Amino acid sequence: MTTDASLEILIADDDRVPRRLLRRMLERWGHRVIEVENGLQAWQALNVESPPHIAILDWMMPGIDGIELCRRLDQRVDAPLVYTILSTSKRDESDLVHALDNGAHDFQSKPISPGELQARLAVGRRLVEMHDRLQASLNEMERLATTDVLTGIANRRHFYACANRALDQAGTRGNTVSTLLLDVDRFKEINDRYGHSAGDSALCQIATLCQGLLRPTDMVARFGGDEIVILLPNTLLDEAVTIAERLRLTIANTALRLENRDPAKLSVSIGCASSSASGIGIDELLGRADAALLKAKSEGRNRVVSDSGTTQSSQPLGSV
Ligand SMILES: Nc1nc2c(ncn2[C@@H]2O[C@H](COP(=O)(O)OP(=O)(O)OP(=O)(O)O)[C@@H](O)[C@H]2O)c(=O)[nH]1
Repeated sequence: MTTDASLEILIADDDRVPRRLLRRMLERWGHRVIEVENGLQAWQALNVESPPHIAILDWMMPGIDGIELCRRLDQRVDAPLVYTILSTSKRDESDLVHALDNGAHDFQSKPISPGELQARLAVGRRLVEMHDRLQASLNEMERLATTDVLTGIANRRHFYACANRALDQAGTRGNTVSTLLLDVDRFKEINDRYGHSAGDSALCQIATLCQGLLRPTDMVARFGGDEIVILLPNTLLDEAVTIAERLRLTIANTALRLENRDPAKLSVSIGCASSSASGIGIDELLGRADAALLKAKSEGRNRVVSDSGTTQSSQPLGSV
């Protein structure tokens, strides 16, 4: 919304003289005006990401009439509110009812009275501002509901929602979804030696490293504690193992900043599994990745193990 008193207002009217008069009046009141002369131009100006706050639409216009514009705006999902005022020389109650029933927010008879229009614009402003505040709160609630507070990556619940969707799509299209379960090795020692907040900082940096190495279509989520889960849509198991190995090596070779301590290198163990068997659910997929992760831990850590039993060799690390 605007920070000052001015609104952005679209005037759509095929009649040039009243359109110009209205424009001059609105500009005198400090508003910014977009002027169009038919319904098609109006729709092009309104059907955008950041449309004008208010549209004053003539009922009868060539191309698309005012009522149809109101109906179309009303049907836009997840779009900013455009407060619509239908202006017309029609005066019957049935016309007013028809306009409001079809999505118009307000109705202004011609000729337009300045005092009345100012009052209607004030109502429009209140509604648009309320809508904007509500949308911002919803966006923030959605962010909080899907994000892990510590690391800023997706949380477990959001991972499950996305993984279920990816598995459904993969089932329909015959694709493979792979998943990686990554656990930091001997993380308890980091907490014990350097303190919990140094451990927190290490987790954040590992999450960021993972995100930086993956495609935008992949998903990195905090599974809980020192475990990170990664969703790789449309990825075969051997490709997933290659990706996991790249993550493992990068993390092992990166000196992490642990607050006021000297930088330290940590290793991770990773279990990989894929959905190549038809009809596999997320719990089974994660169960297989977890079994592979346990194997990686029991074989000595700092390694990648796949569901098929393949183990990638580990590399020596600088001591923590
Ligand atoms: N700093 C920090 N530590 C956490 C967090 N969540 C869990 N932990 C700690 O992470 C450690 C996880 O330990 P485990 O995974 O059981 O064992 P580990 O020491 O990593 O050893 P291995 O997994 O067997 O290699 C525990 O000491 C938890 O207290 C967190 O949000 N921040």
